[in-house]
Amino acid sequence: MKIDFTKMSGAGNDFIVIDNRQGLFSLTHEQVRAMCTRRTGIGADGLILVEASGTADFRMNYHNADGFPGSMCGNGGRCAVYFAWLIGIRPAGLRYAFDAGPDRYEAEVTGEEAVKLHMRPPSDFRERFQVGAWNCHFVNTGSPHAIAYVNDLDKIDVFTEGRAIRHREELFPGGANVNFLEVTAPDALSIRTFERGVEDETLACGTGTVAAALMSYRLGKVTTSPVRVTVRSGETLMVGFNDAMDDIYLEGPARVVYRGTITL
Ligand SMILES: N[C@H](CCC[C@H](N)C(=O)O)C(=O)O
Repeated sequence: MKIDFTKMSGAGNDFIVIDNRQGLFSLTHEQVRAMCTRRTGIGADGLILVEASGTADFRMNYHNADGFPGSMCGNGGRCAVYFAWLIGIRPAGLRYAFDAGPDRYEAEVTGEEAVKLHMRPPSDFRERFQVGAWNCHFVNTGSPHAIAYVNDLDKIDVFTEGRAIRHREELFPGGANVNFLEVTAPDALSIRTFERGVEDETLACGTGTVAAALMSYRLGKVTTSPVRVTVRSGETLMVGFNDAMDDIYLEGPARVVYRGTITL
C-alpha cells in the first residue's frame, strides 16, 4: 500500500498528515507507531488522518506517536486546518469546522502558515496539590494537563520529572500531559511539555499551552489576554480568552515541512 503524506509542524509539534477522505487507508497501531518513530520511520509526534465528515468540513482522526488514538491535539488541529486549506477542502474561504472525537471545532487560516483554533471551555480545574516534591495544578483543555511552575525552565529535567508525574494514575486516571512553566512577563510564559502518548518532551503542545495560559490567569500569574507562550522550539503561540473562559483561541504557526510517499 502506497500512502502520500504531508509532514507538518505546528510550532515544532510535528505530524504526519494524510488525506483519507476516500476512506482508503486503515492503519494498525503498529503501522502508525512505525511511521511516527524517528530514525527508522518518518518520525512525528502524531499522525492525523483527515477524513470525511457528514456535517463538518472534515474529521480529524488523531493518533499519538505510540500508535493509539489521542485526546484533542491543539497543534494537530491547527495543522489539519492548514492542510485542509492547502488541498482546498472548501473551495473558497478561510474558515473551517472539523470534528475531533465527540467535539466540533472551528478555526480560521489567519495568514501564510498561521491558523487560529477556537478551543472548547476547559474542565476539571484542580489547583494546588502535591505530587512528590512538586506543587501541581490540573486542567483539561480537551486533553488532560498537569502544570507546575518553575524559576528556571532550562534547568528542568522534563523527561524524568514529567514522566514521573505523567504516570500518577491515582491522581490522573488515564495519565496526563505534564507542563513546566516559567512566568516571564504579566502577559507571557515559557513552557516545556512532557507528552502522554509520545512519552517524551515535545517541542510544543497546543492544548498544554492553552492550559498554561488559563491556569496562569486563574492563579493571577498573568493578568491579561492574550498570553504569549514561548514553546521549546523557540516559536510563539498566542492564547486569547474571556473572563468566563468560554471563548478561547490558540493561534500560531502551522507549516508544511515536506511531502512524501511511504510504502507499507
Ligand atoms: N500535542 C497535542 C496534544 C496531544 C494529546 C496527547 N498527547 C494526549 O494526551 O493524548 C496538542 O498540541 O494539544
